[in-house]
Amino acid sequence: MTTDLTGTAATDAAPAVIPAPATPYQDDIARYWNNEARPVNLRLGDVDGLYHHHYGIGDVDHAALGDPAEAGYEAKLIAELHRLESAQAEVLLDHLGPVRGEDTLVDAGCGRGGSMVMAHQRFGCSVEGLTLSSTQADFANKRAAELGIAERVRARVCNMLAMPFETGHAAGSWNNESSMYVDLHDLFAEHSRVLAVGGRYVTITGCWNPRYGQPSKWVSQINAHFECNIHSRREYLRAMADNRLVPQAVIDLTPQTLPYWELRATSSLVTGIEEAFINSYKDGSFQYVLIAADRV
Ligand SMILES: C[S@@+](CC[C@H](N)C(=O)[O-])C[C@H]1O[C@@H](n2cnc3c(N)ncnc32)[C@H](O)[C@@H]1O
Ligand SMILES: CC(C)=CCC/C(C)=C/COP(=O)(O)OP(=O)(O)O
Ligand SMILES: [Mg+2]
Repeated sequence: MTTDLTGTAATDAAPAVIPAPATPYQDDIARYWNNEARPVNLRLGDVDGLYHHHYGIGDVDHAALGDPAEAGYEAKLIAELHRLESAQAEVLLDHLGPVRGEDTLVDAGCGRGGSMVMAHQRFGCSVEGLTLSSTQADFANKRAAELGIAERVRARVCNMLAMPFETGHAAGSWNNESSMYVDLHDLFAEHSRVLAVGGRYVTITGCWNPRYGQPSKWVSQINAHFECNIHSRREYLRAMADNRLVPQAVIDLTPQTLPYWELRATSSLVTGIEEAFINSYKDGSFQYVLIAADRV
């Protein structure tokens, strides 16, 4: 599938039901993502039909990129950025532990659904995605229908602080760059409720570093850019501990995400936020972190 740059994709899947947002803030966030159509996201997704709204990790393959002066370099650059974003989702999935075909996983804040498709393709399981944006849910469901996996991969318009699942229903759940829109105690209480005892929760997130002191000006700039509220690393660990989520792995991915940002800053698809990410990662005020936790 390819998209035009408005992000519009006519859907033959059932339209997502649209409940009222829980707060005026959620209304703003729904509107933000309904209107989002940045080329940096759509052009990368068009590479192979996996549409992400998260960032990349891993070393840049300079041999694959070739010479910037050569014809076709920009297409190679887009493919490389996309490869690094998919590599990020693979690392998140690596930390879910064993998942069976009969299991259900929950993608809280699923965006256009790229990670959901990857999870289903890897484990053969069902994946339920939640987003505040009806445009994103429709997009993800259309993509799942095109792939013939709509019975196992479904996105819904729903607040992840009130998930439409029975207690203990999910074998695993995650937030991929979507936890900075909610209160962490509310979020982890809800993950803890829907996860089976022994289930696994994983997040990849940007968080401010308590060692820096307070959120830096770069962190404030990222918050303003995305209308989000980045939490500290300490807040994540405390809210997990308070909600029966026991960390099994806490991995600082900052050194692994910097090459993505430095490459992205050279592309024609820059959005203007690259400097804030690069400077805050370099001055130590901001970290890109994976936390995998057991529901006990
Ligand atoms: C940066 S995008 C990440 C999308 C996706 N996880 C990915 O990796 O491509 C943030 C997502 O969080 C969702 N979100 C924010 N607050 C939410 C809430 N309270 N309930 C459900 N989804 C929410 C937005 O709708 C959006 O889909
Ligand atoms: C790590 C942090 C703080 C993330 C904030 C959440 C966010 C907006 C992620 C990327 O979305 P995107 O892929 O739509 O953004 P962009 O257009 O910049 O690629
Ligand atoms: Mg992006």
